[in-house]
Amino acid sequence: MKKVVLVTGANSGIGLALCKRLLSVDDQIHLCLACRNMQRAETARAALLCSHPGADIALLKVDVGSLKSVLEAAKELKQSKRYRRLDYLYLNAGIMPNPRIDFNAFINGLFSRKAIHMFATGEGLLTQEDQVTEDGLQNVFATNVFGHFILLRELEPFLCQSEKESLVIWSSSSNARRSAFSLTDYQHTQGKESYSSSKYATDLLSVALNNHYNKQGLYSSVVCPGLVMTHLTYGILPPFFWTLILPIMLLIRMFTNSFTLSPYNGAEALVWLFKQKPESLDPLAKYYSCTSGLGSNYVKPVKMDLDEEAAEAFYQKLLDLETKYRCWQN
Ligand SMILES: NC(=O)C1=CN([C@@H]2O[C@H](COP(=O)(O)OP(=O)(O)OC[C@H]3O[C@@H](n4cnc5c(N)ncnc54)[C@H](OP(=O)(O)O)[C@@H]3O)[C@@H](O)[C@H]2O)C=CC1
Ligand SMILES: CC(C)CCC[C@@H](C)[C@H]1CC[C@H]2C3=C(CC[C@]12C)[C@@]1(C)CCC(=O)[C@@H](C)[C@@H]1CC3
Repeated sequence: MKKVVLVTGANSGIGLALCKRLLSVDDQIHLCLACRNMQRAETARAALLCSHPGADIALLKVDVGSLKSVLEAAKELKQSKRYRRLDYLYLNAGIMPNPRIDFNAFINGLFSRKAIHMFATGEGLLTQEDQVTEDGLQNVFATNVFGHFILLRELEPFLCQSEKESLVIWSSSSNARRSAFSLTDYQHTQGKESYSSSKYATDLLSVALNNHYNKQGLYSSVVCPGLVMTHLTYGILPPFFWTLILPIMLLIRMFTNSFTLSPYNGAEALVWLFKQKPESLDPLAKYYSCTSGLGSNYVKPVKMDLDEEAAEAFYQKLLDLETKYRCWQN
């Protein structure tokens, strides 16, 4: 039976590299590119068909930052005769709007014992300016977390099937930080680290999803692709600047193995998960794509800094928010 794989944010960066690598592993999959811009989605499909002619690739229009769009996309999938189940759901689309580097924190960090850690995770170095969506949600939370959560809830009948397990895979980050997240302000309306907060939220959510859905055959995992050169990182520093500091980055990679730099390498953990049995995965681990100093790729599981009570409390808050939005829709 063909495996059915849906990838959000599949038209560029890590998402596109993932699709290419999945087709190299198994060119018999049915791949659905879930993107907000159909022109970019078409271009991505054409590029994938170039390297894998004959691949079975469908497109789905979805803006994960808009609840209306997510509900419409889920409806389209449910009505389409092509889908009866989903084996892998890659929740990869993500944003980091208006990033700013805190140069004071950078200089202070550079001469501290946490310098390497700071480079590997970007901890304390970045701030963002968030906005409010048409649904009245914080954009980063809506895109990186809530839209994906609603998509997953809508696709439950495709994911929870007795005959076969399914795996949901979140593109999280080493930038996910407990102190950037608050249960009382889970949309991060107050602070300036909405990206870090949203990625911590995906980590919590993944843990809660495992607790609630494993019995129904649905498993969830989180991944950090490492620092990868994509539109997202070119929004932080322009390409020429990254080229300028590349030797420093490569030097730090010798110590940390955390900068995968290319989208191909960044997709390592995402592809690795495709080859695993979902029930064999550790629900409390984040799977990191790593590249050694010599350039070889490998995957490293790291225990996440969270507790299951907080995961459950956050999950209940998301269910409340979902109920509120569904009432508004009707
Ligand atoms: N690059 C890095 O160093 C790291 C990235 N990550 C995570 O990996 C994921 C992929 O990022 P990356 O490839 O780097 O970034 P890119 O900006 O290259 O890709 C992001 C993808 O998400 C899509 N997207 C953004 N917003 C929406 C939306 N509202 N609805 C639908 N699709 C949307 C983009 O579509 P469009 O082309 O239309 O904008 C694009 O296809 C993100 O979740 C990111 O947080 C994690 C750690 C490190
Ligand atoms: C201006 C200076 C000479 C160099 C500044 C370097 C920083 C901009 C980078 C160092 C570590 C980077 C990093 C990220 C962004 C850019 C840095 C802070 C991320 C936060 C990008 C998105 C992610 O999800 C993380 C995995 C990255 C971690 C490292």
